[in-house]
Amino acid sequence: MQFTFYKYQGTGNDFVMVDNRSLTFPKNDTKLIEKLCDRRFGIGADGLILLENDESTDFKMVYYNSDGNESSMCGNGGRCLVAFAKKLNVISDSATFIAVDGLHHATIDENDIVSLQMKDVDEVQQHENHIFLNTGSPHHVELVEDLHIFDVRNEGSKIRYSNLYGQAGSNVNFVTQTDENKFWLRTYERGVEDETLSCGTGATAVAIAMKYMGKTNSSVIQLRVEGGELEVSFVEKNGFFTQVFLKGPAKFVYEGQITL
Ligand SMILES: N[C@@H](CCC[C@H](N)C(=O)O)C(=O)O
Repeated sequence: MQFTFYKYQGTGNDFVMVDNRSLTFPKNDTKLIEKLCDRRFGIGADGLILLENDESTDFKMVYYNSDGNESSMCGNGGRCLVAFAKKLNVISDSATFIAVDGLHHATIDENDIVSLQMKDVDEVQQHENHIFLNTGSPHHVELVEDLHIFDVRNEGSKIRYSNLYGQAGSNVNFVTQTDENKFWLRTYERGVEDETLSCGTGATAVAIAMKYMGKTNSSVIQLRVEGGELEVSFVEKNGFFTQVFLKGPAKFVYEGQITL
């Protein structure tokens, strides 16, 4: 069996994409997906995404972490999937698609900048030293002062596996404010079990958490991640966040064949 795969990256969060409109990809083969994402024995990626047909939207997104397990929403993956759908001529410059967390709207411009509407956030849990919220995926957000030398992998792993989050775990974001509406974040991703160069739902979580904490008055937040720059905007009313958009580049890297 042979499949064409397409490699994409969004601010350095990288994905193997497969057009599965024919429903022929072995989607329950966790070991295969893990191997395809392996950076030494496979193609190498933070996750694998299937584009499938959907009855009421332009397409369906099926997302797997690099450990081979299907997971919750991936913001950068969603942005890359919009660019992939454009390459396949499934869409032109706007899209609606269904993902595990519901309906998404997106636009893509001629420079491959994708603006993706994320789910509304109606609950932000503020604790003594951190914030927890779900932006499609669960996110722990913590301010730190020494982000440039911070051991994201070890400290993130400790929090991800701590009693705070039980079996399900959480993604973990460490943040430093660099200006009134600018933040720098580094993310430990559940399911990759390492720091990634960017996390879209994480950037969204940080922007919302910083507004919720009163660290910024802006509703358009610039986020520096290890792989580039993202922008998150929203409308906030009494701690409820609607019209949440994640914006940034989504780039095709290369394509190839998988032979099984
Ligand atoms: N990289 C993603 C997040 C992917 C999901 C996450 N690893 C989880 O399992 O919660 C993003 O860009 O949002």
